[in-house]
Amino acid sequence: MALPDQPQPDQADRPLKLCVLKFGSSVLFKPDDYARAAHEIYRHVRAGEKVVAVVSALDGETDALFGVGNDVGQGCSDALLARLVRCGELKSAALMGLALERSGIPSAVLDPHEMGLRAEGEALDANLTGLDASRVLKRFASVDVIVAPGFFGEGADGPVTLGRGGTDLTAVEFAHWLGADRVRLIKDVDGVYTDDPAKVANAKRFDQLDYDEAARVSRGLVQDKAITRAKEQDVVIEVAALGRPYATRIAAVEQRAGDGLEMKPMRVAVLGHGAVGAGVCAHLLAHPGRFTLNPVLVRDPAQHSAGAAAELSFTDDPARALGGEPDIVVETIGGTGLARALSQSVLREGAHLVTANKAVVALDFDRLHELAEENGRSLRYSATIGGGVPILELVDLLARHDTLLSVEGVLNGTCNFVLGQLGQGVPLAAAVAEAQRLGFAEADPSADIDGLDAADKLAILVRHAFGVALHPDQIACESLSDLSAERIAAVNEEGLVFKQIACCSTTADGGVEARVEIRALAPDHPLAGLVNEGNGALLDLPSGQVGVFGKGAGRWPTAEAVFADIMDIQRETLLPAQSASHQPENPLSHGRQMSSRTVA
Ligand SMILES: NC(=O)c1ccc[n+]([C@@H]2O[C@H](COP(=O)([O-])OP(=O)(O)OC[C@H]3O[C@@H](n4cnc5c(N)ncnc54)[C@H](O)[C@@H]3O)[C@@H](O)[C@H]2O)c1
Ligand SMILES: N[C@@H](CCO)C(=O)O
Repeated sequence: MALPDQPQPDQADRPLKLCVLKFGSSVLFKPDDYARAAHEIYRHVRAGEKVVAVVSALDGETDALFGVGNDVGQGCSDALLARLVRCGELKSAALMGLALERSGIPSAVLDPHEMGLRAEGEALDANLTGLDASRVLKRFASVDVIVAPGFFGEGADGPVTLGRGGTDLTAVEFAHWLGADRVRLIKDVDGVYTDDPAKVANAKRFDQLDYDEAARVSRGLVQDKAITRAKEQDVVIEVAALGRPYATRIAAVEQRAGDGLEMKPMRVAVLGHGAVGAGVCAHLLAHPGRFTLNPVLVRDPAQHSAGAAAELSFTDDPARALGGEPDIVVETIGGTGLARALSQSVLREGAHLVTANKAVVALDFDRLHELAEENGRSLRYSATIGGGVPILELVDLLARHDTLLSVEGVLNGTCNFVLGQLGQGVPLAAAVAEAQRLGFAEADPSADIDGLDAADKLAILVRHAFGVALHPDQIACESLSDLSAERIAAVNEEGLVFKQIACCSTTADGGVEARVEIRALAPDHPLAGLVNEGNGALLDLPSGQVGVFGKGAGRWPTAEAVFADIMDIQRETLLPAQSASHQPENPLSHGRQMSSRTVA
């Protein structure tokens, strides 16, 4: 297949790390599966990659559209059929965008005409011929993920489709034209096997295959046209399954057989079933066979049982909730009483701990890390800062490679939401009540309003950024309740916006200064545009400033971060060596952007 090739986009537009992920119909069976795809996308985003997510239609949708098209048209033109069947991918892309938005992952859904995605050939078996790569890459200045419908492009006389399995071809072409580091085709099997593993019990998985062998063995698992095109353009394809650590690489390589992987479900104990815990339980239940759940610890089991999923049971007895030697304990009860005691004891007893509780991590940072180390267990707390915004991951990544000078951020979603409401004249009490209803606020919302929640987060952040231990009480905090209606009106009048800013920086004597303050920002300040529960952080390095933004509170963004921690632990448990060797690169080392925005 000889096609006119595209000029490579300007390298300055290309993010440092870019991957194309393709989600096929074999993993998109039902609307709930978009949340599972979002977890996979988020995993890459928090490792510092920008993602192009190319989606197929939901399983069965394309056949149904062909069926109804043929019924209505009875021998109608292929051009009209192509126009009809592409609707499956258009719908799927919009659903993917909605799932990402729910989790607070900054993303844009683009149709082929918005990306200059051109095609030519037969209406139902066309090839892609070009993409406006610079236009696509520029969108990464404001989002981490671009969602694109696969399977079709814009022909000279209207939309044309790429043949069955054509979304694989879309993904390979995007990887080539955008200069992506890799393209990962997500299927319902974790690679190419000697035979279909669903039908042949002793089918063997390949770790890597060359293109010709892959075309022969894969028997349609990967579209033939996509393999041919990848070979022509030297695009390395990975065939992988959702959440499983293995993949088959298809490249100009020697064939190599891979290991089999038996996945035993991990036992998970979830403590708490409130705003965060209920979201985490929903994600765990959406992965049957991978996790078994203990009874969930709550204050009032009867209240939680009504309307909950049938697979869930509840208890108010911590011993029952933690029975059966769970592999992972997820703490979402909050507070520094029971939660603090249990966090230490579960590590001592040999479980991995994933927690959303910043108050406990801020207070017991050293003790919890020591216990995790002593017992060879993981301690994860991504959700303690920024909800679903990977602030801690970015701080870790930069601190590993560079000298962080200062960090400032909006770290409390409730305050950001409340300040927005106050600016519109809503009284403080009503704004706080609404933040509680939306699941953003702490059990005692004065922790949000008085800056104490932001101080807990800042204490953890300072530790990661500068390695300096600060007790949250050492961080001076300004309270939102000190803002008078007159001051808010005056700031509004000047066209400024109030934000609660948590900031920290190194001092000349090698110490660290940290505080939480209410600041009036000019509208063009990078943090000024954060609305509602938005969180964000700006990190200053000698080489420039990097920012990261998204949704910082609420069920789904927070559960996304907690679940990503759980999935990381499962992956590391299955393949410890592979996880250890995967260290993300420094996003500033090539002067390019990462899963965050370079703002200065
Ligand atoms: N809500 C958010 O947006 C968000 C974001 C990031 C982190 N967090 C943190 O996550 C944790 C939970 O927050 P949430 O908003 O889900 O709280 P929540 O009040 O909505 O839920 C708490 C849950 O824990 C249970 N619980 C509380 N105390 C208990 C006790 N002593 N014994 C048994 N069960 C008990 C409750 O029954 C409830 O199911 C907190 O540490 C919070 O700071 C919350
Ligand atoms: N109460 C916290 C929850 C997220 O940590 C907030 O509003 O930011």
